[in-house]
Amino acid sequence: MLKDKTALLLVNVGTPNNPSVQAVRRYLFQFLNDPRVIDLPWLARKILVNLIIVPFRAPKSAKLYQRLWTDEGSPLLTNTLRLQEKLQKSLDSQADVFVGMRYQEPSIRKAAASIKEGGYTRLIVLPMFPQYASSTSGTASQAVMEEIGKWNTIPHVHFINQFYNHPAFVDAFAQRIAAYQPNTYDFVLFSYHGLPNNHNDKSHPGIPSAQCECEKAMPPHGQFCYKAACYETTRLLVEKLNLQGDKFTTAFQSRLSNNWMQPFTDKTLNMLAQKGIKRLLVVAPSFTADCLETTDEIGHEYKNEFMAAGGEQLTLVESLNDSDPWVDALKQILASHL
Ligand SMILES: C=CC1=C(C)c2cc3[nH]c(cc4nc(cc5[nH]c(cc1n2)c(C)c5CCC(=O)O)C(CCC(=O)O)=C4C)c(C)c3C=C
Ligand SMILES: [Fe+2]
Ligand SMILES: [Fe+2]
Repeated sequence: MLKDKTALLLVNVGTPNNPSVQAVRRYLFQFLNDPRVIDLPWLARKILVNLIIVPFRAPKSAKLYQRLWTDEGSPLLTNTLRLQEKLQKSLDSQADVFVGMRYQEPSIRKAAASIKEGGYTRLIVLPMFPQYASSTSGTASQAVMEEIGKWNTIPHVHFINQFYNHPAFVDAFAQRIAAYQPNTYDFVLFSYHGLPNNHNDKSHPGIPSAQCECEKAMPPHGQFCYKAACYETTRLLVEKLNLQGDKFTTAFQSRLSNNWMQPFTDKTLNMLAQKGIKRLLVVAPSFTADCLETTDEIGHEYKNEFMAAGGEQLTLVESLNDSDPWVDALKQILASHL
């Protein structure tokens, strides 16, 4: 009996190589020129991204990255590499674990080259996004397909394109939140990375997001609706944590324009402070590793806004990062593919 040799490829967004304006410009240029991220016709995208967004955004984002950067580098990358190491030890000879970032380094291209070189018979691709979006899991999977599509021998390939409702993911995140004793806070805010509204509309053609009503329950067409998956993630987590209905809400952060998914996290924070909420716990379950959007946007920017609006304490729940429960959960998510 021939033995399979399995490679596991963990994919995430990626981060600049260093926090200089030049490196951030390079990163944003690659990121925002991805047609799955800015889905405009070619010329419109080039004009908007290269002449407007990147030149104005790069110096501002570089300042944020400089505040975030540690001696080891960008948290998104260091957290992912630590997870790779721990998962590799735990999986032992079941699979060899590789990391490929969609933008910048270590690139999907280099990871794919190592996998090709290793002569693996099976490849499991795991974009590290709990809820599917074309601009995250979709583009990650496409980039991997473009690489392996050039190979003479294409191995057995499995894409795990979302896991928001996998009991092991829900358990691991709920454990993380439970450690903060959420019932001792006035309110819990579940904040997800937002998307432009038209991106979500495309996930169920013929049913505009406005009619989707996925805030209330998972609709039958909601399999790949990012918004539906986010609301369902909140429902699964609050059920595990036994949170009362008037003690939590869901909102969307990191918008690039007002035409993104609502309610917006910053507006929600202000509204909560005005209603007299003093101690707020914030959970970010669309991320599996801490990064600019959690540590800085929530833990710094939104925290300051909440305090200025009358809040007294905003605590951000640490992401799954390389925690032991997350390593165990990943093994369960992978189990049927190994
Ligand atoms: C968690 C899922 C994510 C979705 C969905 C997503 C969509 C999305 N993002 C942008 C634009 C930017 N995102 C940026 C950073 C960033 N985004 C995610 C995750 C999702 N993005 C992560 C994990 C990160 C962090 C990277 C890090 O280095 O720590 C940035 C760069 C930073 C900045 O300038 O704000 C941009 C730009 C769009 C347009 C989009 C959907 C269309
Ligand atoms: Fe993003
Ligand atoms: Fe929907």
